[in-house]
Amino acid sequence: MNDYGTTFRNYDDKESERQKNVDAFYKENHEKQSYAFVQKQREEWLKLDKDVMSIWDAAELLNELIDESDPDLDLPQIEHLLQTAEGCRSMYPDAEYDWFHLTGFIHDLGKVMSHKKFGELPQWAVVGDTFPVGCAYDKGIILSKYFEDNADFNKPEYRSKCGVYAKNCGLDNVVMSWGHDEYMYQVMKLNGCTLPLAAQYIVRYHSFYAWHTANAYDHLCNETDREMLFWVREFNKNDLYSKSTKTIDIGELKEYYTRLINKYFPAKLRW
Ligand SMILES: O[C@H]1[C@H](O)[C@@H](O)[C@H](O)[C@@H](O)[C@H]1O
Ligand SMILES: [Fe+2]
Ligand SMILES: [Fe+2]
Repeated sequence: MNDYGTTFRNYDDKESERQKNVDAFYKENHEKQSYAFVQKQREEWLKLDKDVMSIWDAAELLNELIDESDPDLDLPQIEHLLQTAEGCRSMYPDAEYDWFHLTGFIHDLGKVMSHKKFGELPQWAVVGDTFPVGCAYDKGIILSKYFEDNADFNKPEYRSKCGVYAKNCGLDNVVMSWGHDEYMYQVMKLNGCTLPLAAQYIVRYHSFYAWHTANAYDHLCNETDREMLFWVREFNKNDLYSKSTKTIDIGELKEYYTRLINKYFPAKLRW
């Protein structure tokens, strides 16, 4: 059960107010996330010239944010980060998996793009499920009917199954819709974070439900992507099913996660 007393990821309950907002969210998201839009966002955000701050500072910024795309969760994001992290920790408690615990804690930090301090990028460009741009949209994407209004929908070069990509080129070569996943992945990479490849995949593709849950887009994947899919799926169980109204004692957990942050990240990062 989620915060609204219904099953997780139900996107067609026509009656509820929350659902209407989620529907409106995806209408806008699918219409506006064109290939050209994504390129512009990448240019703008990957300069990492917005702020310099620690991982913990970023988590605290998320305290005020409620995700409009999420039909299940009504808690501030920091609670979701800790719940996910603790879910990962109880699934793989051993110290050798501490990277998995920390990944739970940081996976959604890219949502800071929606914060006032970062110029309040609208949520349709920050949250929600992600999908490849520059090629045909798969029916497995949530509310895919709304892609008909995307400027790319009728462009011949983007319409075919592989679009601008070569078959099995690997996801690293595929441009994804713009949002918190790719941004946070790049923040990690460009700041010299030492978390393993599996952690990078989790952060970068955790919202790519058409891939990890609907099994689509294998034609763009290479062997590494297929191997890493295991960890993205292990992670997803905690991202999704740890969402509950149960609040968490932040002070108590701060010590544990701060130790892990110090192990894998520099003290301050460029954002
Ligand atoms: O609504 C949710 C939320 O925005 C998550 O952070 C994202 O990872 C999911 O894919 C999305 O469906
Ligand atoms: Fe997310
Ligand atoms: Fe999440």
